Amino acid sequence: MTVAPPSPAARAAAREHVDALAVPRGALGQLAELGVWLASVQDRVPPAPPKHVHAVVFAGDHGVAEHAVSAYPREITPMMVRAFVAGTAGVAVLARQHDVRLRVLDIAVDADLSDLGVDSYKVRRSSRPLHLEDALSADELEQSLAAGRTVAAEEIAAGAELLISGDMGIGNTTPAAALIAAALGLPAEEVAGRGTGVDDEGLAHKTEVIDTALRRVGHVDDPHALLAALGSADIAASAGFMAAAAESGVPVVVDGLIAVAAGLLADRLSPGASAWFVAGHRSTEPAQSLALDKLGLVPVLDLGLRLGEGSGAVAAVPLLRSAALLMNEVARLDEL
Ligand SMILES: O=C(O)c1ccc[n+]([C@@H]2O[C@H](COP(=O)([O-])O)[C@@H](O)[C@H]2O)c1
Ligand SMILES: Cc1cc2nc[nH]c2cc1C
Repeated sequence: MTVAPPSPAARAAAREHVDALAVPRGALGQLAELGVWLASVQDRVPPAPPKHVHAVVFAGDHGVAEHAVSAYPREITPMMVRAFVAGTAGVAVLARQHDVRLRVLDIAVDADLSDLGVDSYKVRRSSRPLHLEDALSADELEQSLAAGRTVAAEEIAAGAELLISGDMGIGNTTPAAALIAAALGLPAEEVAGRGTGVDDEGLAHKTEVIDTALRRVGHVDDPHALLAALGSADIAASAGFMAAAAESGVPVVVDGLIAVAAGLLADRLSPGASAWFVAGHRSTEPAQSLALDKLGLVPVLDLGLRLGEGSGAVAAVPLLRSAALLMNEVARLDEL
């Protein structure tokens, strides 16, 4: 479904509003851009500081992680899901600090997490190794997309005004980079990054794995086919989540490599969706910057973060709130 753009009238009025504020013209820099974007997605000038912000972490394992593409073993994924629930993962700390509601979902973790009650949307245990075979069947892909869409609807019904998609999964930078390469027509060398911190030899091997996956699949335009071949259940769920948010007129703060890959695919599934996205941060992964450029998104933060989990998006939330507050509370120059 094609997505209607955020309000052009509110955007224009917000731009005029910013230009009339008691600051030198242009002095608010990117904060003004954020304020104007917020006004257009809320259709309200000045925009309200987003109060109800909900982050959902889509967790899943990846068959390709058994093929030496990560600095860490697959067992970390369920350990970290437990840390999200306990509130001790990095993003959980930031979410608490910024009053962001955090939910974690086991979409494809290769472990039994039923004691945590986070597995109601579980599609399978681990997606298949994308360099050897399609990561998902067509049915599994539809199930994953539907899970993400349903979760977005649940969060919106619960009052979310702004959504964040986080990710957890050892090995997930490989499918994310492969999806971006395929979607943008780039070679493996341009998209491969160090992920959790592979060394030079590891990076060379990971590049080969991505290249093998890209050659196995060949040229594919259809976003469903791309997600099934080169993606994963958790990335597809995230793409469904972002597409559904945009279709419902709810804005999304995108995070690092994995969320941006999902956002790029969401924009292919639902053309125009990316107008509802803002980039929380620039990650160290080269493919994330390439995809942000393609989507025309300028990151709020550039901190050298490479944690994933939605952490860079959650860290950007206070600046979004600042952007809205400035538009509400700074005097107009002609009022002074
Ligand atoms: O968000 C990013 O840009 C990012 C960059 C590097 C690593 N990560 C996180 O690290 C894990 C994937 O890294 P890897 O090396 O196992 O593919 C996964 O859990 C991600 O959340 C995330
Ligand atoms: C410890 C750890 C925490 C993470 N959070 C997101 N990806 C991660 C990868 C590792 C290895």
